[in-house]
Amino acid sequence: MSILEVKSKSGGYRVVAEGNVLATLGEQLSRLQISRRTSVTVITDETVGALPFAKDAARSLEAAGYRYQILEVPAGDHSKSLATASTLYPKLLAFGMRRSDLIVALGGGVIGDLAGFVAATYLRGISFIQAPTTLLAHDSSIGGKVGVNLPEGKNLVGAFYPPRAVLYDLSALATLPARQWTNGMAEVIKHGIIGDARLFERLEEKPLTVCPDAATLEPILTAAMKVKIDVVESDEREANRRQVLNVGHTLGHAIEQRSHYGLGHGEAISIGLVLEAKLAVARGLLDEETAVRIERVLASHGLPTQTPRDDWREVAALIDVDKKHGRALWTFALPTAIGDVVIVDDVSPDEVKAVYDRSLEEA
Ligand SMILES: O=C(O)C(=O)C[C@@H](O)[C@H](O)[C@H](O)COP(=O)(O)O
Ligand SMILES: [Zn+2]
Repeated sequence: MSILEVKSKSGGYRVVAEGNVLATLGEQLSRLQISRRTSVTVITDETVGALPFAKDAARSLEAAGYRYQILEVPAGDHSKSLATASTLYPKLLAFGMRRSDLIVALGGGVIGDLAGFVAATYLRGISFIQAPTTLLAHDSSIGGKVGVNLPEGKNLVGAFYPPRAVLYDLSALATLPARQWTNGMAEVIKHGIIGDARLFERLEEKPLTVCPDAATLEPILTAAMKVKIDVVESDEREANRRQVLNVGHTLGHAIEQRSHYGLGHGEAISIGLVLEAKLAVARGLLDEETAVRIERVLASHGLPTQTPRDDWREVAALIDVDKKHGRALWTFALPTAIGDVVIVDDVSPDEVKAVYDRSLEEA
């Protein structure tokens, strides 16, 4: 078990990463001094809701004496929308949820972002707990970014709204379908590139292509979460340094959206990381050999690295709405070494197009 603290302007919160933590959800809430008079709405998806650990969580809330309801939304990225959020608000009202009550986001990144967004906006904000069940969510559950997608782009409506706690059930990771595991590894690798060369090297030496035993998993996951925590603590609202967490995402988000979410988030970020490493090489920020290492470690985890054939103008139109950009040129988080990423805010669309076109020729 590992317990990490995240300092936040809202007072901070704990990340408790432990096997079977959901089976003690009721006790965990009491430990967080959440009164038994609090009504709890668990928001999950239809896939996670049917799994044994979701049932265990419900039993534990019941046994601890909390009044609760479980709301399920369809599984998948399409649920991360204003349309889905607006189906949830009336159900919170109907259950009598007040400002002093609690939402539990039980699931992967989509559920964490959606349920967190609903918590941030319902009655102008009620507490919520992140209960991540995927590897990808080691990233999205920490740092307080919540939100939904618009047809025009990813995460365009949202808030910085830190959770009251993150209760991470590591046993859930062993049940993940192979593709979901692989998707999550893209963000673990990203955290190595941003701030932990040792973590990156460990993954180069021995790729984690399936969920390992707890003794192997915990230090790797903890290392990745520590990189994330260190960055968000230094710049909670993404005034500048937090943008490094977006490495791979400027191109990755556009590619993910152009695939109509046929590519998973981590798969799109993998392609984005390869392209952005090439952009860093083209700008003289990164040596070629390190870019090759990044591509190799992603591929060795079964992640895609080839740029999908697409109309550049469509991709560029999506890159254009990225929140990091100023008015004229594009902003990218680019690697300069394994363990170091910098922000550059003077990238011209033509420069990116050249890298994009070259990678299509190489394919
Ligand atoms: O927490 C952050 O900050 C991140 O950038 C983490 C990303 O992995 C995550 O996908 C995030 O949702 C992207 O945020 P956005 O601000 O680019 O929408
Ligand atoms: Zn991401």
